[in-house]
Amino acid sequence: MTTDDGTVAGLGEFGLIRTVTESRRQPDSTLLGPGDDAAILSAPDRRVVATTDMLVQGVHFRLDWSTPEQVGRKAVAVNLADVAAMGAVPTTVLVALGCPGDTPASLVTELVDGMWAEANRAGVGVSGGDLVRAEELVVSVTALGDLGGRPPVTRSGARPGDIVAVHGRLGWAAAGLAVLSRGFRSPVNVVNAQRVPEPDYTAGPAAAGAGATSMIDISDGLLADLGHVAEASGVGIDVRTDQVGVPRRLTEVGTALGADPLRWVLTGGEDHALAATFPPFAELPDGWRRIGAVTVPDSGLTVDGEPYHEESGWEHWR
Ligand SMILES: Nc1ncnc2c1ncn2[C@@H]1O[C@H](COP(=O)(O)OP(=O)(O)OP(=O)(O)O)[C@@H](O)[C@H]1O
Ligand SMILES: Cc1ncc(C[n+]2csc(CCOP(=O)(O)O)c2C)c(N)n1
Ligand SMILES: [Mg+2]
Ligand SMILES: [Mg+2]
Ligand SMILES: [Mg+2]
Repeated sequence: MTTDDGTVAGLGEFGLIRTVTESRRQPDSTLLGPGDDAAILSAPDRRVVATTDMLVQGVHFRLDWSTPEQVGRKAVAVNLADVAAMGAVPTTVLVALGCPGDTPASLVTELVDGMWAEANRAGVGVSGGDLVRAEELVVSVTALGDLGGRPPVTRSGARPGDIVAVHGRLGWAAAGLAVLSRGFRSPVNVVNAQRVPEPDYTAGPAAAGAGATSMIDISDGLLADLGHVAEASGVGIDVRTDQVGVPRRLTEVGTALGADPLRWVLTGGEDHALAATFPPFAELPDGWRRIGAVTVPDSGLTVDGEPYHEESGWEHWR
């Protein structure tokens, strides 16, 4: 028995499914879903790029910091950034949501609106999902992508002498987290960077087209994620702070909070910028900027030539 009191329990599982699926279709009308037992997608390349990332209330977002729409957008964005980091173009997104029964149904529909908005920004839709009862709001997204006939750009292709470059903002989400954690709500552009990353999904395929030798999206922190590339590639990476730079806005926020803005830039994560390596004389595609170089094997991850002794980024359970 369901009573429509505006909660998800009141609407019931199937009422909620109807609400979040009716009149929602993938942009390509020859495909199917959401609404049946499974979606039908196209796989133009035969190979399919697949990735999944989950967001948990209190760990990745807080509903008193972000609107449900922003949480939905972030959940999709962090996944599409992983698709882009392989050099691929998104083809679809699937979402699984868990929430308590007293969650307002409007929260779920706003979350789904955010997911569709971000998926649409990448030219795709939400082709399927799941809804379950859970103690806390959890949002799990799977994104698929297409390589367009090109080889994937992996974490393991960096070679000594390569240029290290990034595309997108660094340190903004971490600055926003510091602001929110201290109970402030401004500057709005800094706080919004924490709420919703804005990856440019064309930057990954552009880097692949320009011959990128390795690539990763920056979820945990620039140094932590470049550390994954260095390890996978069996090389060292040196990041130059004069090339990375610190945006004036972050310097201002750092001064106001008594925090080091360079630390946000180097170790912040969650902006989902892309980092890639390119052959020494490659011309970097639009929006990519040089921040360092690939060095010889076993020299590790260095900053201005020195080992970095602080924490290099986010790690769950630490
Ligand atoms: N539970 C798991 N089972 C199988 N593979 C996993 C599992 N957790 C992570 N992996 C794999 O390990 C690799 C690294 O995972 P990780 O979650 O760090 O990647 P990421 O999405 O790029 O980073 P982030 O989670 O910070 O966004 C990926 O290939 C991922 O698929
Ligand atoms: C409420 C709240 N507390 C802390 C943080 C910071 N944070 C959480 S996960 C993560 C790294 C990426 O996660 P993953 O590796 O799971 O993709 C970071 C930097 C936040 N966003 N919200
Ligand atoms: Mg990820
Ligand atoms: Mg990643
Ligand atoms: Mg991570």
